[in-house]
Amino acid sequence: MKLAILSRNTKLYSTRRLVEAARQRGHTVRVLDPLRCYMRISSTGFSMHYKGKPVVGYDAVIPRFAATVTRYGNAVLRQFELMGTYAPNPSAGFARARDKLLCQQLMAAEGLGLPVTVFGDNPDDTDDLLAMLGPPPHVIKLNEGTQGAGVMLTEKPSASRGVVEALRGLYASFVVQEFIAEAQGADLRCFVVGDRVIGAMQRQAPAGDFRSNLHRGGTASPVETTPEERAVAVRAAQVIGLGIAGVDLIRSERGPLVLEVNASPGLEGIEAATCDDIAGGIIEHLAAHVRAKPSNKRSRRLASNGT
Ligand SMILES: Nc1ncnc2c1ncn2[C@@H]1O[C@H](COP(=O)(O)OP(=O)(O)OP(=O)(O)O)[C@@H](O)[C@H]1O
Ligand SMILES: [Mg+2]
Ligand SMILES: [Mg+2]
Repeated sequence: MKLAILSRNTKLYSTRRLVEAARQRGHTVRVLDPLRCYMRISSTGFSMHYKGKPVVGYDAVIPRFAATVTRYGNAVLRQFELMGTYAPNPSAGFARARDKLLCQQLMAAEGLGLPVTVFGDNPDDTDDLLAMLGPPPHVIKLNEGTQGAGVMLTEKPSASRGVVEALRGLYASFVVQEFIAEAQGADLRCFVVGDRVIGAMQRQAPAGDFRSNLHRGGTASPVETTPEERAVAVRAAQVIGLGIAGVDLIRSERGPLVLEVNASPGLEGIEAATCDDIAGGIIEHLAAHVRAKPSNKRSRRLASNGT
């Protein structure tokens, strides 16, 4: 198999591990900076060049680019798809995963468990918006927040109102959620590949915090997931349209609730916590798919016409 990894940084742990796992299994792999891929689009064919050379013959592509280059990166990913390359995380799913509100709506529509979430735009609606959610405690999250920064817990209605007003004053985009107290500061990261969870870790918040992010001092350990949790994680990835995903779940009295679905989940934390070869699992999944379904012939033909 000839594999492309779309990443801006070859030194990142996840990128390095995917390259290593592919080479160990005898595959050809190349890391391409998506911003150095440029493409020709015509009704008779699709082609792409990288630093002056044609990009041809790739069997599979994995997007690993950051949110800042989502738009251009996704166009490159789509071009690979049009050229007949297998993309376990196709551009449509990748774009969807980067819109958290859309993900919540899609998953809720499928009946997947989620913390009840409200969001709104106008300050005049704050009281009714919070009433739609129910009494505190509330979790208020900045939509641009990451690694737990910008996730707040409010215990009183006046605190929720105050935080919401302050965020509106800063023109920040945010959601308000019910607080799942029984999770006790823990969440599960389920690493989904295809229709299986190939590894899972539990992250526990440090004393005095409810956020389990490792960047906030959380600790990770391997965890035994239930069949229901695994089914929810796989279904969540499928609803968003991803073959490779890091699905974060929280254990609640009403079953597993999905916190979010990551389209470019990091490998370092989960490989360290579980001692599993997650990178190898990804590569083997790709290779099996490529063996079973040789690339789309028509797209291949179109691709070669264009170069
Ligand atoms: N509704 C909730 N109830 C209880 N705990 C929550 C809730 N939402 C989030 N948490 C805790 O806070 C942590 C951070 O929340 P979340 O994952 O939503 O934001 P983030 O990590 O900043 O965003 P991202 O994962 O996109 O970087 C979670 O890992 C979880 O431990
Ligand atoms: Mg998170
Ligand atoms: Mg995340």
